[in-house]
Amino acid sequence: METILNRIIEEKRKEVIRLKECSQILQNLETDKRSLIQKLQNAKDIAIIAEFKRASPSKGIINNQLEPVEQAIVYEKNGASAISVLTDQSFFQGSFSDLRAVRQAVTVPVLCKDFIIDPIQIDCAASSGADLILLIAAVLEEDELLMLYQYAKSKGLEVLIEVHDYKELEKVGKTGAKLVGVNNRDLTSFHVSLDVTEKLAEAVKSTGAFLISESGIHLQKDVERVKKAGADGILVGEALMKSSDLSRTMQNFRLAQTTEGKL
Ligand SMILES: O=C(O)c1ccccc1NCC(=O)[C@H](O)[C@H](O)COP(=O)(O)O
Repeated sequence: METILNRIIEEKRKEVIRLKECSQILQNLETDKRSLIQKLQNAKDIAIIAEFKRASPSKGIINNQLEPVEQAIVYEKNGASAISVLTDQSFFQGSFSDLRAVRQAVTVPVLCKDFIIDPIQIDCAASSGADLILLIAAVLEEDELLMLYQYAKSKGLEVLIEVHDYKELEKVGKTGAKLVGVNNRDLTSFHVSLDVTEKLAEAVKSTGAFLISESGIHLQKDVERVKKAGADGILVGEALMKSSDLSRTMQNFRLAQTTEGKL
């Protein structure tokens, strides 16, 4: 079945060829790497990974009026623990220049959000200043996931491995990943449900990894729900890109309480 995810990966294969052709001109942004894991270890509250996302296959244009550096600065001011920057051009209207510009403007770790299938993309992320990368278990075989994970670690990057079901979570095993994202969005059907975090939380936490709940978080009650399930962090794009009062939206997220009344 032809899905958007298949089309994205087909596009990535072409991009990898192009990147390999011009890899020698990668301009290295020399940076001391920043650690999201350390932030999570010291966190008293749920961490927010705030995403810069102009458009997406499921929503079309989300907001293409915002400037990445300005938006990232506001994210940081309002307590974001990390900034996620979409670098895919064809489907999300992002770029490695966005990533590079954001990394130079903030002091928190920056996540390169892309569909990584080859080490050359990790080189690109690292040379653009990324502190961490995303690896999506749904688009990688177990051995590819392990190889890319180890390659990223060898470059000093942290890795967030994204899963959507138990089968994908099994692939994470050998990596020993410390950051596991549960994507509430099914990347094939685009169906979004926070049930996914609730379902997988225990299995993720039992690996000893930090759990990041990704996608479909719009309201304080959504944060409360995933926090109650055990999430250490949330990754939010659309709700922040569309917010007319970012500091209020982010404050609401930070103040979300579990039903036990714990902050
Ligand atoms: O967002 C999409 O439509 C999408 C489609 C295909 C592959 C990935 C996709 N999104 C990537 C993400 O996981 C989200 O950008 C991220 O988790 C934030 O989600 P949201 O808060 O719902 O914008």
